[in-house]
Amino acid sequence: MNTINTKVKNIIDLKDINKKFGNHVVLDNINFHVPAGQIVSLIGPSGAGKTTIIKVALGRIKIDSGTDSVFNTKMPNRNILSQIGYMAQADALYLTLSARNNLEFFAHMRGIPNSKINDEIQHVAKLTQLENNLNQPAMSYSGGMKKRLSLAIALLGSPKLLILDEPTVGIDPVLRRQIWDELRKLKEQGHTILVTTHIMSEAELADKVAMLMNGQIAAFDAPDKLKTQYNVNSIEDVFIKIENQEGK
Ligand SMILES: Nc1ncnc2c1ncn2[C@@H]1O[C@H](COP(=O)(O)OP(=O)(O)OP(=O)(O)O)[C@@H](O)[C@H]1O
Repeated sequence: MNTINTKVKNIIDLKDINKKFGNHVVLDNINFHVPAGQIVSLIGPSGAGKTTIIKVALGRIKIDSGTDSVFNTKMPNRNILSQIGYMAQADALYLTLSARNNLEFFAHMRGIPNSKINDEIQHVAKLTQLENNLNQPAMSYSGGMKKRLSLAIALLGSPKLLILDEPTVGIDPVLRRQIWDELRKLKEQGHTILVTTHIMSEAELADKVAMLMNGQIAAFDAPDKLKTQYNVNSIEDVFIKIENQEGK
C-alpha cells in the first residue's frame, strides 16, 4: 500500500465550503473537520446535507468554493481514496457475485496482498456476522445482510479512515451494538471514523457530534458538553432544541 500522511491533526478538513444544487444552497460556508483518532457522528434532519458533506470530503462532487483535504491532501486523490473505507447509503454490491467474491474484488481494489485476503475476509465476515453466508450470491441477501456486506467491505484492510453513511440502518440492536464496539476498538487502535446516523442514541457513542442544519454546522462538540450546554439529558433533546431555535 502507498504511504499516507497520518500525522495530521484533522484527518478530514473542510474549509469555507459552499455547495448549491441549482438555487438550493446545501452547504453554506461550512467549516468541518474530523480530528485524528476520533469518532465523529454527523447528524441533522433528512436532506440537511450529510451525504453531501461526505461526497465533498471524498472529492466526489464539485464544490462551488472552499477547500477539502483528507490526510492533508487535496481531494479527489486516487491514492487517498483507495485507503478510505467508505460505505455509501445505497449498497454498491455486485449482486450476481457471491458475498465472498464481492469481498475479494474490493480487497484487490484496496491493495490488500493476496496472501492476506482470506484472513481479512474471515475477519470482516465475523464482525458483521456473515461467516455462514459468504458463498450466497449478494442478490439473495436481505436488506440488512446487504448493509452488513457493505460494512464488511468498508472494514477490509482496517483502513485508517472510515466514512460510513448510515451504516446501521436495517440492522438489529444487538448487532448494532457489536458494530459500535468494533468502531470503538478501531478508534482505540488509532483509526478515524466519520459516521452519519439518524439514531440519536448511536450518535452519542461518538467522541464528537456534529449537527448540520440549514446549511451550517449548528453544533460540534463532545456529547456530554453539548448536553451541558443545552441543559438536556440526551443528544436527541439537543437536536430538538437546536431545531426549535433554528425555527424549523
Ligand atoms: N445531485 C443532486 N442534485 C440535486 N439536488 C441534490 C443532489 N444531491 C443532493 N441534493 C439535495 O441536497 C440536499 C441534501 O442532500 P443529502 O443527501 O446530502 O442530505 P442528507 O442530510 O444526507 O439526507 P438523509 O438524511 O435523508 O440521507 C437535499 O435537498 C437533496 O435533495
